[in-house]
Amino acid sequence: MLRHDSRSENQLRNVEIETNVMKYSEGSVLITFGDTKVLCSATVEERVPKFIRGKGTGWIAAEYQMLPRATQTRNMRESTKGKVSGRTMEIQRLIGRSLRAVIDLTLLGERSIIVDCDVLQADGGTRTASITGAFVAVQLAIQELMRKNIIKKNPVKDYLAAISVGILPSGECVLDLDYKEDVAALVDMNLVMTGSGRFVEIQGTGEEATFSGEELNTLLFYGKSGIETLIAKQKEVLLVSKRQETSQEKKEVLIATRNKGKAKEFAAIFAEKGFTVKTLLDYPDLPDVEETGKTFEENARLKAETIAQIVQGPVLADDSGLIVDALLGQPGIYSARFAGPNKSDAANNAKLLHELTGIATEKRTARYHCTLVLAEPNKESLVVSGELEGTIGTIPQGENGFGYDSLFYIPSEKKTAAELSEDQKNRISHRAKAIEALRGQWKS
Ligand SMILES: O=P(O)(O)OP(=O)(O)OP(=O)(O)OC[C@H]1O[C@@H](n2cnc3c(O)ncnc32)[C@H](O)[C@@H]1O
Ligand SMILES: [Mg+2]
Repeated sequence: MLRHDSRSENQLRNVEIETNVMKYSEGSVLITFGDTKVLCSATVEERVPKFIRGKGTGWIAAEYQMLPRATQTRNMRESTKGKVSGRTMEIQRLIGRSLRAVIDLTLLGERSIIVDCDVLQADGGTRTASITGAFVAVQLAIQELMRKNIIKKNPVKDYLAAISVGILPSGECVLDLDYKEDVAALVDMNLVMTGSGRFVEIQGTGEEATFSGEELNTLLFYGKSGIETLIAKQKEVLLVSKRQETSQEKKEVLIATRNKGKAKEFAAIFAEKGFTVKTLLDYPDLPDVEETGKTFEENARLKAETIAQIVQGPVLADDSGLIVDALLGQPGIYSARFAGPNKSDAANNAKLLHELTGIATEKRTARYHCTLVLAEPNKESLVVSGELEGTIGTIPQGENGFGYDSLFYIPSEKKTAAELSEDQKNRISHRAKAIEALRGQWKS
């Protein structure tokens, strides 16, 4: 059965997290879950509450409030009433407690972070949106403290997000209830969980109704998947905001590779041009891009364009491989996974030698190919390539390089690629040639 807003049972509302929306706060976020909108602002103060003073540890607390017209009819401000309601008190304690569960207060030093969660518009799930947004605001404030070298070690132990689940009058378990569903719900539950899938808090009540263990399992299952989606979103916005700051400070290129050998070569070649290189190894939170293309270009595009879209900045990707004539061009785009999905250089080399058993030296011609794609959001990508000619040896020689280098003999150098020094290889390699081809076009 579809829900009144046509969502499926385990579907979140549209979630947006906008960062740094306030001028003065150390970290701020506007988070929306459908029509629920919460402004979360994190303030750093160089003091802690009396009960922990002098102990060298920090503190994190939250305040929660709804604007008078966040709801369909106006609610008097609590400041006018002169009294904080029990509901407000309970929610702000929940937010503070949840944040403290994933932050190492001793690493924070004797200072506090106070998070103000102000609900601009309420359509159900204001406390879960507050927790999810507050975590990002706190992370931004902590990034700021680290950038200023005020704290040395990151006190954030894990990600944190929250979502509601419930059972509708139809008996259906659902994720992320809006206000209309929430008022009618038979069972109402809020889940707070960490990035590693651990629970911080479960608040669940049957509203004059009961629920079974099986229903509870379904609710937890939906909640967990919703929280995974929220945390992926948090990672994305935090990464983008971090990169926007660092790339303004220095000349930096992001290369969408997880291959250490490539990363090292790119770093050396780009260093000469005054650039620092970052790769996916520096950003473990970025997703793995599946190489489903049929050509080097298609795969390089997939890697570069997917990551550029996420980080909203320029990204370079390399798709490369070894083309062996006697094997009709194999392993080609499958070079990394020639011997199977586990990507082992040793196994790939063994398989290559095996496939070429009995093939005479003059028939063992091959070339390394590299296609580079430079992608930027909302721009046509640049595509260039480079090749290096060689032959495949019969025994591995040399210790440098990576991949097939110890079997790749370069006649003009009278050495295998693994016998060349790093510098020598970077002067003649397929990768260096492709970067050279990119250079002229890229300056703009
Ligand atoms: O996709 P990314 O994360 O960049 O890393 P990968 O290792 O999977 O990279 P490719 O999909 O482009 O596959 C390239 C493979 O081709 C081989 N290769 C490419 N360039 C090489 C080089 O300079 N020296 C030795 N082997 C190379 C090596 O086996 C690589 O793993
Ligand atoms: Mg690959």
